[in-house]
Amino acid sequence: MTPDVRPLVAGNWKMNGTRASLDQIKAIAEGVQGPLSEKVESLICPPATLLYVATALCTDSPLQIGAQDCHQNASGAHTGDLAAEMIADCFGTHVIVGHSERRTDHAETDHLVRAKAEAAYAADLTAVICIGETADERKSGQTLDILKRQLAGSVPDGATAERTVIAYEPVWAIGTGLTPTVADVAEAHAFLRAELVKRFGDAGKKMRILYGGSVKPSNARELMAVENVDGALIGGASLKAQDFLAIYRVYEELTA
Ligand SMILES: O=C[C@H](O)COP(=O)(O)O
Repeated sequence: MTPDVRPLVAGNWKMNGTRASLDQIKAIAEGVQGPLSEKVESLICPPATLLYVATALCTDSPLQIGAQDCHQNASGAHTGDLAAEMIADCFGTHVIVGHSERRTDHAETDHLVRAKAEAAYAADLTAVICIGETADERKSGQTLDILKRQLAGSVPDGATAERTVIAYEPVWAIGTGLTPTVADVAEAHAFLRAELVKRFGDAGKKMRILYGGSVKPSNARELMAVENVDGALIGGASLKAQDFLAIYRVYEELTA
């Protein structure tokens, strides 16, 4: 955790979820109500098909709803894409950009991710900018170099702490059940914090740095307690309200 920074517990549903899954969003929206929500933010990013209905379920809840990607342009002939403004129009508050699955499946580059984050800012959305090394990059000792390059390339100049969240997701930890050691997470997050402060000064001190990759109720407490870990980006475990809420509630103890 970082002093004076409000953690964010975020779920990325990826290409999972139909209307039947809205029950889970409803349960999460109810489950995050209460005093903990003043200390900890919560967010679910369902597939785009559920975005509008999901936000309607959260009108009386602190649960925020976001999207998983946006196009870098404000509008136009881009079949199948979503503009940031469309997400905001559905009352979405956040958009994930540069997830490793987008970088791999759609060959997204740091340059493109930065443009998408700029599009998010222009629509008054918070950009959740993902970075992380592959297994080979870690094995060959390149982790910090990769993080440095991705952070420098993907985060726009003028990024603010209010509108920017960094998500560190080691690619090899995503959906595998593997997680880095607490010491490795601490090293990566301390490095990212130092880079953010070097570039953005005070704003860099307050930008949230989430950890993502096989976060579960059973490991959330130790991961979220690490210095400079300001929340989680959760994939698989966010699909079940019970698991998402169990992770969210580790902050009952951590913020006590
Ligand atoms: O965006 C979320 C991450 O890719 C983590 O996914 P996971 O929790 O299923 O490993």
